[in-house]
Amino acid sequence: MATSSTMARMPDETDAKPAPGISFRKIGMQFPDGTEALRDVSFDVSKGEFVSVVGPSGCGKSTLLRIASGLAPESSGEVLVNRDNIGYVFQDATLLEWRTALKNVTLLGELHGYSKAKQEALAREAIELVGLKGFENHYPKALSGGMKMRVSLARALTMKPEIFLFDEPFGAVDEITREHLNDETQRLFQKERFAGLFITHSISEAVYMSTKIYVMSSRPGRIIAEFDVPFPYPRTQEIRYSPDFGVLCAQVSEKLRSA
Ligand SMILES: Nc1ncnc2c1ncn2[C@@H]1O[C@H](COP(=O)(O)OP(=O)(O)OP(=O)(O)O)[C@@H](O)[C@H]1O
Repeated sequence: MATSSTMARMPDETDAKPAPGISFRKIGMQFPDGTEALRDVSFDVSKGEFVSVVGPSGCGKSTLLRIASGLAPESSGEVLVNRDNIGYVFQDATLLEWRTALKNVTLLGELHGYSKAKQEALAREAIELVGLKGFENHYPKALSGGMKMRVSLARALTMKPEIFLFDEPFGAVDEITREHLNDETQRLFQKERFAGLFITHSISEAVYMSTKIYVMSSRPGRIIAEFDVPFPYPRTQEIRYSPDFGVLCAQVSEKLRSA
């Protein structure tokens, strides 16, 4: 197993782009049962980039995020990443049912040993950022699926992440809520300018949100196509109906069909 290292190990000096938040270098992943999930995956995600990865179910997308975060060790290759400050939002909101929205959002500050005043100040700021002001004292059972996801986003935001990993966070909500959450996330990205790595099954979501899209093949997942998304931020929902947006979606879709 290769060891992952910190930002002290920077990419080649010939690389003119800003320092990557995450640099995947020829990542391979083989599970103990022999399943080869990833093969030779290489790409960077720099601060100020929002990169989406789309690919067939089971191609290794979540595995790639787990490797980036350090939750799973890669079998070969290496990841250059500073893991001090990573935000991770999962498919499920993963809230504690017995804690209010505010107390769910203070959780990470609590675990990091912040003072109560700091925990709460960070939580209230994050709650406002995701548009949940007024719902601080609601318990998860009194929140909609979209609101739970906002709590989950706010919880991650309290750590002011420089790298933000999103594992298909909006797959379980209805289309309109998903569009709202896309707008919230895009706004957060614009404000915080983290390095964003976003997994999704939705091509239009990927095109709407991202600066760049990678398409992965079916297992073992390899990068088979790369698209730059040229639309300037802030993007509004109307862009989804523009011809250029449709053309890019069609191009990504074509690659995905051949994956
Ligand atoms: N612990 C494990 N042991 C063996 N195989 C695993 C393990 N975890 C995942 N896999 C397999 O590795 C492959 C990649 O899984 P992963 O969850 O990364 O795919 P994915 O692209 O995120 O899928 P989906 O889009 O359906 O969420 C799958 O075939 C999965 O069954």
